[in-house]
Order: sequence, then C-alpha cells, then structure tokens
Amino acid sequence: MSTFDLIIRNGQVVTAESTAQADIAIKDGKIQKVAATIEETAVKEIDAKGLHVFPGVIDTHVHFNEPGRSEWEGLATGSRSLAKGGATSFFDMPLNSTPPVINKENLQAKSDLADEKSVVNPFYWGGLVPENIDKLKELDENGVIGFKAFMSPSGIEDFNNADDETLYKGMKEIASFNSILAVHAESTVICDQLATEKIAQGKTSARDFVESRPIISEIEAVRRVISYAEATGCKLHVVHASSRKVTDLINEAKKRGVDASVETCAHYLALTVKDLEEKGGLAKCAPPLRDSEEVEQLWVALANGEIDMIASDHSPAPADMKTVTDNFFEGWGGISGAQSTLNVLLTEGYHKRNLPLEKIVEVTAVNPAKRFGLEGKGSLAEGFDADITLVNLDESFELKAEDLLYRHQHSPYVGKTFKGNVKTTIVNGEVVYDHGEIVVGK
Ligand SMILES: NC(=O)NC(NC(N)=O)C(=O)[O-]
Ligand SMILES: [Zn+2]
Ligand SMILES: [Zn+2]
Repeated sequence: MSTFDLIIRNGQVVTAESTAQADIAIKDGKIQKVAATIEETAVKEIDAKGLHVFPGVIDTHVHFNEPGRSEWEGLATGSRSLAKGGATSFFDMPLNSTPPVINKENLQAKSDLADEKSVVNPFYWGGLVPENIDKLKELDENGVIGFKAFMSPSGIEDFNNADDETLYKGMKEIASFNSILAVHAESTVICDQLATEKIAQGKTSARDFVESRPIISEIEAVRRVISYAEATGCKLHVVHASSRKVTDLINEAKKRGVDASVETCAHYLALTVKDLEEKGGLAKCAPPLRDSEEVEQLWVALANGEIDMIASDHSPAPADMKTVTDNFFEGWGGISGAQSTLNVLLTEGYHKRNLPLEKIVEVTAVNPAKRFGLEGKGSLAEGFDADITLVNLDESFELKAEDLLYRHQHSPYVGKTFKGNVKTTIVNGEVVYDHGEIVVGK
C-alpha cells in the first residue's frame, strides 16, 4: 500500500524564502510532507527533475462573465486557460456577469455554475454599487472575498460606479464586519472631460485615448479613496495600478498605518503605449498602458516590495468588440491575459530583469492568500492545499492564438516568445493540466 496519493520528486521547490530541491508528498488534496528525500511511495509519482515547483498562481482579478455574458468568456474556458498558465485559484469580479454579484442570490447563481464548470478553485468578489449597501453584509456572510467598486463608469449597464457618498457609506459598512474594498481608481471627472474634449477635436488616436486617462486621474482617485479608508477604517485594495506614482501613494498610506494594498497587472509590466498603437483594441484597457519609463519604474517597485500582487485583470470580449479602426475611444476596454501572467513574470521579470523567483511566488501566491484570508493556500508547506505548478524555466515558446483556451482566442501576447513554460498544474492534489492538455473532464 502506498502511503501517499502523489509524490513530486526532485523538483526545485520555490517558496517566498528560498529555492531548493525537495520532494513533496500529497494525500487527500493536501501537502503532507516536504523533505529533501521522501522514502515512502505514492499511487502516482511525478519526476520533476529539471523543473521548478511553484505554488499555483492565485489570480485575484478576472472577469469570466458567466452567467449572462458567457459569449464573451465563461467559467469553463476561463478556468482552463488559467490552469494552462499555472493558476490554481481565481477571484471573479462581480461585474460583466449578469446579473452582477450585488446580492446573495446572484452570488449563489454564479457559484453554482463555477462548482459545475471550473477546473480551478473559484472565489468571488461582491460588488459595491449605489443600490446595494444593505446587501453587503449578506454577501460577506455568504463568503465573498471582499467588495469591488468602480470610481469611474464600469462600461457595464447593470453595475453603476460608486459616487463619493456610496464609497463613504459603503466603506463604513464594510469596515463594520472587517472586510475589504477593492477599487478601480480613476477619476470620472478627469476621464470624461478629457475624452469629450479629445473627441470633439477629432483626436481619437491610441495616444489620444491614453492622454484622456492620465496618471493624475488614478492619483486623484487613489488619494480620495485613501482618505475614505482613513476616515472609516475600511481595508482598501487598489486594483490595476498602472504607474509607480500610484503605488507610491498606497505605500505612503501604509506607512501612516492605513490598511491598504495594491495590485498591478502583467500587461502594465509587459506592454506600452507603442503596443496599443501596434495591436489596437487587443491592448486597450483602463487605466491604459503607459510609456516604457513607467513600465521600468513598475518593475523597480515590484522588486522593492512596493507592489503586493500581480493579477491578470482578464477582461475578454469577442473579437469584433475589440476592433478599433481610427477611433480608439470605441471598442471594449479589457485585456485577455489570464493564461499568461506567470509567463510574463518569468520572461520579463526573472529572465530579463533578474527578478527573484521567490518574489514571483510572493506576489502571485503568498500575498494574495494572506491579504484575502485564504487559509491553506499560497505556499508549498505541510498542511497547505496541494495547488502546485511545475515549470520548465528554460523552455521557450511562441504564444500562438490556437494555444489559448479562452472562449475567444486572441490576446495582445499572441506572437510573443516567452521563456519559462508551465508543464503541469495540480489543483487540490489533482493533476488538471499536463503537457499541453487539460486532463480533467469537467
Ligand atoms: N468591466 C470591465 O471588465 N472592466 C475592466 N476593464 C479594463 N481594465 O479595461 C476593468 O477591470 O476595469
Ligand atoms: Zn478596473
Ligand atoms: Zn477588472
């Protein structure tokens, strides 16, 4: 009789502290033992010689759009693309799915579908909108990770952005049960006025679109929401910061004792305005891509520990909605990237800029699990859930559209050569993705 269900042998195990060769033994979905050599046997053994063993990526920001808009993406396709990219958990945003997750019934509808369709661990953000302050508590009681508000229009009709009163009252309420608010922080006033001006002048290029959503718009919104966090005591998480000028504000607030954290996304680290000009709608998002100096500063911030986590903000749409011709204000804003986060960090971070593997583990697994209270997730240690990704760090590949498991096989990363390839993804002890194939039937 074998002692364990699965043993991964001879891999280089990466934790937030170090990288060292070790064997990992798994039983009942949990890591039972991590040791230089494990003598016992298992029902299944994987030889990870030459591979690095990472805790599975926890993608804290995706829009899988199901129910209600599953022609844009879906829980089956979205979760499979994550597994192929080395992610083992996701936090789905409350909007783009219809009905949006703004009460417990809508949460239940989404989680029923995810239980049926997802091949990785699903978690959910609840929404904070002007209409649902009295529903926040029930959402918390039913297990949402935290709440998400938009400080500028969301682009989705049934998910209104939070005005200042909603933010203030909502944050007071969220603080009362010690949850957290995540914000899309751009100033409505600045973005709307600049966009109106640009369009009236017939200025609709990629650069014009970017100039209509300047960094100051993020700075203004972040400063404002930090002041509400200070006034209410509500925990704050700023999503998709596009610039170190923005992450600086969160770090200053942290130093003053504000309980705040900040995310950036792989695309702000890998792509610039030039990519937007070249790739068009595929690279359109809000906040928009910035110039290369901003990108380099974000890498510095990441290396310095000034960024808590990296997410994909996978916000896909059908190809015809991503097409822009000469008006960059038209077309859906959102990047398809869920499959590529780890690839970006390994290629652009580890290989190109000497970002330590341990830092990658910190911002993709350890910090998300800690910040959002995912017990038993985010680390390769005894007693933790066996959410594991095996990576060949030296293998290069060119991303092709047909390799993408999204509902719509497009992404600004298509055509890019990545170094560092995910070979196997294990979720709760079960191999879900292996050498090019999703191997679970769900
Ligand atoms: N409704 C969306 O999916 N919006 C998303 N769109 C982006 N980032 O361009 C977002 O996260 O703000
Ligand atoms: Zn957003
Ligand atoms: Zn988003």
